[in-house]
Amino acid sequence: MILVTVISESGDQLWEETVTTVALKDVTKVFPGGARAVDNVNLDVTDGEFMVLLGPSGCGKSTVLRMVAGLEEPTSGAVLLDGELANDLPPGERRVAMVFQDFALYPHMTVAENIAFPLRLAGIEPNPRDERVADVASALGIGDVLGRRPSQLSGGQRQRVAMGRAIVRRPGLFLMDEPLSNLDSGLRAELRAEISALTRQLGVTTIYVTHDQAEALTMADRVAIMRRGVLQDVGTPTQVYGRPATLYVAAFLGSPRMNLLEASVYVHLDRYVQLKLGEQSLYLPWSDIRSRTVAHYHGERIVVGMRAEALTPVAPDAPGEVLRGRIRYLEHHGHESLAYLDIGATAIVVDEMAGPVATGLPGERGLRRFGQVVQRLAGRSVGTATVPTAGDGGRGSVLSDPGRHHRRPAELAVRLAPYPAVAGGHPLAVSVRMDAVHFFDERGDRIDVGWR
Ligand SMILES: Nc1ncnc2c1ncn2[C@@H]1O[C@H](COP(=O)(O)OP(=O)(O)OP(=O)(O)O)[C@@H](O)[C@H]1O
Repeated sequence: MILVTVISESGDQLWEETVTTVALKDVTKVFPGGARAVDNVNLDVTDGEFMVLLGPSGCGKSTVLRMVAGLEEPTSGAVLLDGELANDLPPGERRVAMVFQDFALYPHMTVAENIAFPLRLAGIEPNPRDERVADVASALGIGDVLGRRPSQLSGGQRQRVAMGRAIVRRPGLFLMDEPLSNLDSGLRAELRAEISALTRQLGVTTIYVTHDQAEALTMADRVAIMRRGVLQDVGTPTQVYGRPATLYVAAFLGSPRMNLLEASVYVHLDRYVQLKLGEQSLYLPWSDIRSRTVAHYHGERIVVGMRAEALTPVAPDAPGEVLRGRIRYLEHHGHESLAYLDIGATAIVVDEMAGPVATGLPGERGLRRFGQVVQRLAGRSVGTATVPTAGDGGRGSVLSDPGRHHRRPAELAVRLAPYPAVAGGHPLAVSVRMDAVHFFDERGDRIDVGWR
């Protein structure tokens, strides 16, 4: 760890600054009783980076944070701070500050005393201590409440005091576990902007845990998305939103949620690849070399993902890739309305999102490799190829595991102008921007066709 000692004008040692990077190498945590809270996680956090750990309740984010803080020991794997193994380093020697959702302020101390507490513990003299407390309080906009006790503060002010107490010693690493979840939504938005600005201004490496995707996407330099202890995807907000690595990430991020439809793939050699969604189809032209990637899945079911922004209402006879349906219901959001369209297709519903439980797929699926398809089609005239299916021996896959996903009639979310002059039952056609379509295989992994 690189330590930089900062000396105040009066010559007293005030605090030490550190350059802090964090690396998790194959980190697993199994709790006594067998709960595998964290499963083989690899993650690098660079110096000064704001990394957000995002996922639903119970996915293991807090456990990752606690292992970085030294409050939990990994069952296996390594936690590295500034490149040095820290598994056995006590929390007090990690130069880490933590902020929790419940603030944990000392009720009998004033705001100034709460913020000053870590400096007192470190033996800093009263003068530089008060100076530093005043600086931090004014940076956080709580300079005028320094004499009050926590019970005399609003929730937002209390959280600012907790932040102040954490940053007052300039930690090398800032760990925050849902720090805003007890606040109302207006205050949350305000404070998340403040936290972002403050951590960037200080240049302190931060790991921030939340289940709130709006927080994650607005605050993070990079987001790490977890599900059931497993890291699903890591990237900038633009990357994880624009190119989700897995079906789970695609389903988790975005509002409205991405439309995820089950599609059967049929190759029409030299013409197009047909994606059959119920009774309707989308077509990828054969002339585009990228359609060949999807052609590998001939005879199989895949998942086609379309965000509402990839769908534009059009006239029913519009050219191009068009899906037609009837509006099932409308949802008004002031600046826009969402139409949920029944297109006679099947939606794939991921994990915790409510809906009927699926029946599994039959234990059969199409041949996997396009090469095999080509062999079988060689010499035949072009047409829809029905390729014999091969038994998969009951091998688990995302699409056939009812515990992970289920199906229900698709309700395609489409954006409309606010308060459109249509109602439920109204027919609607939407054109699909094919270059904004995502594809996922039966395991839930992204099929990368090279678009975007
Ligand atoms: N001390 C413990 N003993 C046993 N199991 C634990 C312990 N701490 C956490 N777990 C389990 O490990 C899993 C991950 O918990 P963790 O708190 O890391 O999740 P989380 O994503 O932070 O969720 P939340 O947002 O609800 O805090 C959960 O199934 C939880 O029940």
